[in-house]
Amino acid sequence: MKSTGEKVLSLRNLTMNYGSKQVLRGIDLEVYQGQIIGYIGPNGAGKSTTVKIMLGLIDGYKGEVEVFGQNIASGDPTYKRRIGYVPENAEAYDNLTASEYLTFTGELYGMDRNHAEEKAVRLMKEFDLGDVIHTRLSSFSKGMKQKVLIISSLLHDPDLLFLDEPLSGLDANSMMIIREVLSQLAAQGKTIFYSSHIMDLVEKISTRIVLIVKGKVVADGSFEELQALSEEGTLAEIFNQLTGFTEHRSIAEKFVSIVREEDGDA
Ligand SMILES: Nc1ncnc2c1ncn2[C@@H]1O[C@H](COP(=O)(O)OP(=O)(O)OP(=O)(O)O)[C@@H](O)[C@H]1O
Repeated sequence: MKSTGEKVLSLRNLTMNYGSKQVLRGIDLEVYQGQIIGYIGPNGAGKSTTVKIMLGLIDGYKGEVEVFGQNIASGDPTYKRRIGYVPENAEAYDNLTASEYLTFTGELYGMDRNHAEEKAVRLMKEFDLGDVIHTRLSSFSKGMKQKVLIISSLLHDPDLLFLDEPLSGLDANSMMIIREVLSQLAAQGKTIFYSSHIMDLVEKISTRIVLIVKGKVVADGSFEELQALSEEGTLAEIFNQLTGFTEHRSIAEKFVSIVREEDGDA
């Protein structure tokens, strides 16, 4: 799917091996400015690996990766300043306060310290974290930490956002705010690469959905295009069909029967 904006990401025949295991098996993908890509696939399909390669966090891949038109293998890391990232499993700097953490990450992205702090405080207040600005992250709930991570990914106003399960732990009201924030950012020309297992959210938020299975793209298009491809209703049902999965009931029955075994049953 093409749009008129700048080409922001380009993956050409991207492959990645861990030892003898091939994790990515030739991914081709072009992403244009303003798109919200829902990057979905079964557990272990290679979604996080793709994202980490584009972020320059994993070496040893084969193929070509361009971000903002620059080949990331050229060794110039300045493209990273235009990127924001919410990782799936964040390293928590639990001993820092929320304000210290955000100021620190803002500075890593090249922001002036005072500017980063002042902006972080205002964003935290918008997210209902006004009372805990100077509280250590170790005492934050999961959802509160997630909000801090989202703020940290956006503080430097990046042009490209990578979000790996970004709404995990957020309540329904906070989810609505973030969904709206992402839509407005995309409308203003930001590009969003969104990886999640929450299919109804991906269905609602994405302008384009890319499904990978075992390291290969198996579907790529708008939700309506995917629907036409599979003749199924919801994105969750399309996902089941395109990943060839029809066995949830029999697996569940087996699982429950094992759970219910009495001591001594074989
Ligand atoms: N550091 C590593 N060393 C060896 N194998 C790895 C490593 N990281 C990931 N893998 C393997 O690569 C495959 C893809 O992992 P990846 O984390 O990219 O999947 P994913 O699609 O993000 O999955 P999930 O939906 O569960 O987060 C998996 O089989 C995983 O075991």
